Parts: sequence; structure tokens; C-alpha cells
Amino acid sequence: MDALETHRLVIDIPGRAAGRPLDLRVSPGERWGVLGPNGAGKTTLLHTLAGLRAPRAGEVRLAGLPLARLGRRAVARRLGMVFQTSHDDFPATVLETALIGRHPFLSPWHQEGPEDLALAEAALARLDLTHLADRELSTLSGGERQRVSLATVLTQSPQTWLADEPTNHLDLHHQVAIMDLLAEQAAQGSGVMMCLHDLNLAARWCDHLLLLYPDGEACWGPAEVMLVPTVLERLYGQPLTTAMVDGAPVFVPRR
Ligand SMILES: Nc1ncnc2c1ncn2[C@@H]1O[C@H](COP(=O)(O)OP(=O)(O)OP(=O)(O)O)[C@@H](O)[C@H]1O
Repeated sequence: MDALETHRLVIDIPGRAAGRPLDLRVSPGERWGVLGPNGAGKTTLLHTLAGLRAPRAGEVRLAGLPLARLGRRAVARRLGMVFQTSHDDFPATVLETALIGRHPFLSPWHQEGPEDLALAEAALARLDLTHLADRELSTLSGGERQRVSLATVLTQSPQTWLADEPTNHLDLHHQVAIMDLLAEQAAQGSGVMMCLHDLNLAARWCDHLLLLYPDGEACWGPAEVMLVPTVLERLYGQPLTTAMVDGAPVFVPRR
């Protein structure tokens, strides 16, 4: 099983001090939440972890090897990324888009086969998208597009999931369904790291948290240690009221 590790990693945000280098290990089965205010560097971190952006310092390792040593194709077979904004400028249907998740596993010039199709169809069913399989992406609502992005990574079925605000655009029912899906992937042995703006989703579904501050400072650890109201208030510069509901803390912004 793959672990995603960073060694003295500094993400490259122009004009920002290095802050605290990140020494993280996202192990199989773990659900990490990345929290921080707008501009703190959450997306930059995820792109750096996926090898899409060079770090300023340090290194990212997957299954014990630096990303550069593994190569793009091997990384794509092991690591899936749910982007914050969908990159769907070319015309494609929902099913065709989900099938992109199989591309890292196909040899050059080979088309998808029945097994690939079955995986994509199962992912669409899991994301409540079967009825939209033949629809053009450009005709979908924001929440439907978000679910297509998740279905594409589910079709890819990576051992490491990076998800940038996976509940963006989703109604309450689908927010819970997506968090359950990510928890299920973790239970099956994937390592999951997701950026979230909703503290309450993080408190309920994440077992580890990384808090990123706009000056590059960071702290991380088990969720129960990190979910301290005064720490979260400092992170967001926002007073909070805290209550316990069903055994998990609930944070409400105070006016
Ligand atoms: N290519 C770039 N050149 C200059 N600044 C950049 C570049 N890319 C990102 N930044 C800046 O880096 C900072 C971190 O951006 P990032 O998107 O990682 O933040 P975030 O924590 O994901 O924010 P949000 O919660 O708003 O999605 C921002 O201030 C952003 O403007």
C-alpha cells in the first residue's frame, strides 16, 4: 500500500516566506483534512503533492519514491486528483469524461475495453449520475459537474486521493454522500487528503488535520488534537461558538 510523504516540503507561493517545512505522512486508510483561510496555500499544496507544481524546497514521495523518479504515468496510476475547477473545455459526455480515469492504465493507441466501461459505469452509478451518462458536460449544473469529477477519480480508483474542496457546489445530501465515499475509499486502503472550508465536515469525517496559515506557518496531527476552538479562531480570524452534537464538535461562526 502506498503512503504519500513530504520531506521538509516548502510549497512555492511567490513573495511568501518559507514558513514551516511540511513533514507529512498520509498513510493508507487515513483521512486528512487541509484547513486554512482563502489564499493560505491549500490548492498549491495539493498541486505540489500531485507533482503538478514544483516545490520551493523539499520533496514529495509516493510509495517511498520521489515523484520525479516515479514518472507521470506511474503517478497517475496511483494518485488521483479532484480539482477545484473542472478542466472540461473540450466537448465530452459524462461517460466519456469518467473513462478518462482509465487512461493511465491503457497502453498507447488502445481504446477502453468492456472492463474499463464497467468501472466507469459503476462510478457513475455510485455518484448518482447514471441518468446523465450521455449528457454533454457543458449542460450540467455545478453540483453535477462536481460529481463527474469525483466519478472520474473513482473510475481511476487510485491508492491516494487528493480532493480540492470535494463538496463544492453540492447540496447537503450529496455533501454527506461524497464524504462517505471518501471515507469508504480510505476504509478500503486509500490515503485521502482533502481541502475543506467546512469545519463541521472536517470534524466529522477527517481523522487527521493540517492547518495552513497565510504566512506559511502550519501545524498538523490527529483531528481530536487539532480541533481546538481557540486554534481554529486564530486560523480564520473568526470567533466561533462550539457545541458537541452526536459525539463530534460543531463550530458556528459568532456574529
Ligand atoms: N502563479 C502564481 N503567481 C502568484 N501568486 C500565486 C500563484 N499561484 C497562487 N498564487 C497565490 O498563492 C496563494 C495561495 O493560493 P491557493 O490557491 O493555494 O490558496 P487556497 O488556500 O487554496 O485558497 P482558497 O481557499 O481561496 O481556494 C494565493 O495568495 C494566490 O494568489
